[in-house]
Amino acid sequence: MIPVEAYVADLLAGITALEPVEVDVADALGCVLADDVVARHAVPPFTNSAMDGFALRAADLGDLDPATEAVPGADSSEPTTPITLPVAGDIAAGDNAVYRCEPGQAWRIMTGARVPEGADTVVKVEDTTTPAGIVALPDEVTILRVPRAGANVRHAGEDCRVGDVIIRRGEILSPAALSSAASVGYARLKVRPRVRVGVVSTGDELVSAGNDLDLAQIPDSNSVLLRALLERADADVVTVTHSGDDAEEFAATLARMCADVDLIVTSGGVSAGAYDVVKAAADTIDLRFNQVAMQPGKPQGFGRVRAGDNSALLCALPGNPVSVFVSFHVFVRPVLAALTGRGDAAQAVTVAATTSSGWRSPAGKRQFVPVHVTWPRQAGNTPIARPTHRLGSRSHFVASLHEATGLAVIAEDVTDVAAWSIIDVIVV
Ligand SMILES: Nc1nc2c(c(=O)[nH]1)N[C@H]1C(S)=C(S)[C@@H](COP(=O)(O)OP(=O)(O)OC[C@H]3O[C@@H](n4cnc5c(N)ncnc54)[C@H](O)[C@@H]3O)O[C@H]1N2
Ligand code: MOO
Repeated sequence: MIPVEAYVADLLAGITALEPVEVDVADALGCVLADDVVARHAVPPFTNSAMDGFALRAADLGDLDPATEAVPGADSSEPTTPITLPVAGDIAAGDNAVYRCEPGQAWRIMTGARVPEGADTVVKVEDTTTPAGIVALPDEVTILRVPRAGANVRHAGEDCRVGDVIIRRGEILSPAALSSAASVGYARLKVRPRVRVGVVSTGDELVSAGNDLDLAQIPDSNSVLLRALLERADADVVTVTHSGDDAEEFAATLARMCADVDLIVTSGGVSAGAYDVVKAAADTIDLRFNQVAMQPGKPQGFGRVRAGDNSALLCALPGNPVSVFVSFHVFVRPVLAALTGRGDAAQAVTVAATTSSGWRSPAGKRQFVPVHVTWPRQAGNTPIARPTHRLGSRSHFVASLHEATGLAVIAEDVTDVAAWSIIDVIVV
């Protein structure tokens, strides 16, 4: 048996990242950024109003009541005498003209509109005698509450300036990252392409979910699981198929797939059975098998499928559904990360948690137990990890697997996990 880390290192040794491509910003969700996003526009690009109201010069408002200034957060006070200013004009959002606010003037201004030159403060409409909403431009405005100097003005470049690095290469693009990139002028982004994946479930005992079962049949749940895990990991699942326990059928399926995918993930057929079809395929495919010192997920295979000029990586996972779940998180995720150039940045998120029960773990193997994690409400408390089944970890317990929000990781030298002890949990 080989240790988990050694197997991961072997798996990743021959992988080079996919070449970057340019995609529309709207299509880049979940992709790994290949070049830094450097601001082409400042944010905001021009000084503008944060409120619908009136732009003016603070100096025209007199001094703010010192009592108000002493109150943190207070940004307006009642003037001792009402202040009325003539209104020079109207500035709507999107109005590209350049206006100037002369001393003693006010300009009506909308949220997001350019602040006129000379103005340094905006009083919101509710703090004036002008009614809020759709009303005609008044000739003058009386200010009922005086804003602090500079209030309600959003200055050019106060979020970022032209040339600032906004998002670093290697980051996975979130919805917010796409909007940040758009805001600084990017319509297209250079990213690592989504990994194109084919999924093959193997085994003569499998039928598609929803069908009646004959005496020795079970529903194919692994292909459903793998497709969903891969999609959630931002891979592009190009094809999902099933192969019976026939080596030629299996090899032909792989050969067909490798024209369209970068990676093939199979389930089943890698152990010691007389009909283990993936193992049988090793005669014709560049494929290596290992016994990894872990439970579940011990039998694993990997290699490369070649057909003509095409080739695809192959991760051959064991058939037991919990083994598939664990193998995906421990092995397939790092492969996806390596293909998208993320390498070490793609470490699993691990937290310390308290177990709600105890169990036994096999000596010499790293144990991964599906657990439901309850997050603490109070700072300082650890999360509670509860195994998803009262009988503990069994690699065929797929019906209770949906409760797993974590994988407890028990070290190779631990054989007894005590109830209420602290353990590591990978968040999944
Ligand atoms: N003599 C030995 N037998 C087994 C060993 C061993 O070391 N010596 N290892 C066991 C372990 S551990 C595992 S894990 C499994 C792995 O077996 P295979 O990868 O060859 O998988 P299969 O035999 O095809 O299937 C195992 C199990 O999972 C069910 N299965 C398979 N595919 C699906 C699917 N798509 N959806 C739902 N369930 C699936 C299958 O019916 C079997 O029950 O080998 C042990 N045996
Ligand atoms: O390694 Mo098997 O995956 O223990 O069930």
